[in-house]
Amino acid sequence: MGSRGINPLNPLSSPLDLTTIAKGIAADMRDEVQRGKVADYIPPLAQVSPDRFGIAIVTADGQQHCAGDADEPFSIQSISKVFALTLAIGAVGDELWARVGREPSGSAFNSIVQLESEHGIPRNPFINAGAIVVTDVLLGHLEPREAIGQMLRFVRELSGDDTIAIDESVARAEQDTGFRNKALANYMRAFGNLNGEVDKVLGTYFHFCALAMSCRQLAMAGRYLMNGGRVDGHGVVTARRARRINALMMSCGHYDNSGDFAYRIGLPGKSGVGGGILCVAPGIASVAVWSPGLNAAGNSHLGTMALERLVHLTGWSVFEPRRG
Ligand SMILES: NC(=O)CC[C@H](N)C(=O)O
Repeated sequence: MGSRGINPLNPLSSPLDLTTIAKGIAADMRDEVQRGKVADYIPPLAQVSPDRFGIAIVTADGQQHCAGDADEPFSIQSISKVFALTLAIGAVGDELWARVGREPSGSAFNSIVQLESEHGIPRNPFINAGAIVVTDVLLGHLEPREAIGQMLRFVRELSGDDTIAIDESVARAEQDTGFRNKALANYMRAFGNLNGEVDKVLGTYFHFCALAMSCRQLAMAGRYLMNGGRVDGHGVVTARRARRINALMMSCGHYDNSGDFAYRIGLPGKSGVGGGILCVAPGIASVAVWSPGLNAAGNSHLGTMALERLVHLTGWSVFEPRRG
């Protein structure tokens, strides 16, 4: 495994200058003309400028390398599915897998098609149906207000930043327009795979999606996945769970683009329709990028391109041969 900050492709070379790399990537992304399409299903997302781009790299030794709009909070949307999964596994352990699968879906994040033939069991926890079940699991022992509070405390603690908040205007807009999510939840309830009241489960899920975080906060929050489950000397999850969450992010973190993301970047990652991506180089770095313009699958167009450039420059893909 290449040690942190050292070029794993050539251990005898000088350490990578990650600040220069982050700034170079941000400058290149600023000049890109094709920026993808900003999500427009709710006004608070539609209003965000496609010109935005941020990148934050936090290495295993705790150094932060940021560039562009790395300190501007954005709607993390489906990236919250990683934190919700972590909390749900912590609450019920492997029982979770009786209610949600671990296979890539090959279909859109909000698709309902597989639910009928698969008896209301969503393919994985990172599509909407899966995350709705995960939220229902959390509500098995908490009221919605408590689950939302638990999530907020969790990401604040992971990031070491108490200023992280939920954007209520996003949560409300999700609620007003979430007809597909309501359909998914009702459909799963009909199959007996949702115990809570649909409105309560979705209200909680929408608040998770409405978390507003910056690239720096998100990269800090992802440290437990780079560090075998540990942050600042204490365990968040076991090393085995961290490894397994990373595996799910690699295989399912980008909906029907997950194969392409693994091919181009080769790292566990999770995207959201707000244009953010959290990406983990195990043992090396936790990285967050943000650019609101999306590709056809709903993943950040420039964020993906930026990560592709980062792994090209650093050799951080998990498929790169390791020395030592
Ligand atoms: N892909 C996403 O980020 C989707 C999240 C969005 N809130 C939804 O449920 O539709």
